[in-house]
Amino acid sequence: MNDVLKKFGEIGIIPVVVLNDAKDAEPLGKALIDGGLPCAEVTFRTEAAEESIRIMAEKFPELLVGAGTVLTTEQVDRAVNAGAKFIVSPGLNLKIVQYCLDKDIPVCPGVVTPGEIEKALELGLDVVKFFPAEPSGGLNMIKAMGAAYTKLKFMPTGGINAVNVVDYLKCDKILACGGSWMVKGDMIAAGDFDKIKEMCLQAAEIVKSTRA
Ligand SMILES: O=C(O)C(=O)C[C@H](O)[C@H](O)COP(=O)(O)O
Repeated sequence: MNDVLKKFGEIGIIPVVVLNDAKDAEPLGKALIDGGLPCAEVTFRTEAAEESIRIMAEKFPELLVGAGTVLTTEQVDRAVNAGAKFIVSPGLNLKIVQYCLDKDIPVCPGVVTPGEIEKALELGLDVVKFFPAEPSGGLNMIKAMGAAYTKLKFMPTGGINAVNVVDYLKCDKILACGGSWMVKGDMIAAGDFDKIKEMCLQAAEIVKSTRA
């Protein structure tokens, strides 16, 4: 497994962040580090994503910063040029995955079906996102579907929270979980980075308790 993806496994919970204003990137990066979740999947849902990645990557070398919601190879280039260390996509876009693999960029595309998983395996991936996790059957679906693919690890994202994350993290099919509950838009909008740090600390504790 790629080193960046191994790091996902160590961190355990990957904060999925939506930033409307790049001015929030620095305080958010600090809150994530101080909160013990030194990682950010900055989604390309907003115009501020690229600049936010640049700021976080420059200010915090210890923060694992990547791009989420990547839908085009042009966004892959923009993200990586800004300092993104990984690419996450909601779906299995073969063009994006191959583009990343050709350039040795760690990539984690979303899947929900065995057919998509087998395409991902054919491309040589050993980790996939399972998105949207809860509406697609959650942990039961991962256990049932994942049984057939013994070496594949999943990063479920979508509908995961501080309660249901516990069972996900206990399952050996799960490398890490993605989620936004500790970096909610309203907390960012209010500039409440102390709250974000506190929520991250709680999440990091959950990771520790499930790995003990
Ligand atoms: O757009 C993408 O590529 C995404 O990754 C979507 C996010 O993963 C989910 O929206 C996070 O899910 P929540 O934790 O339920 O907020």
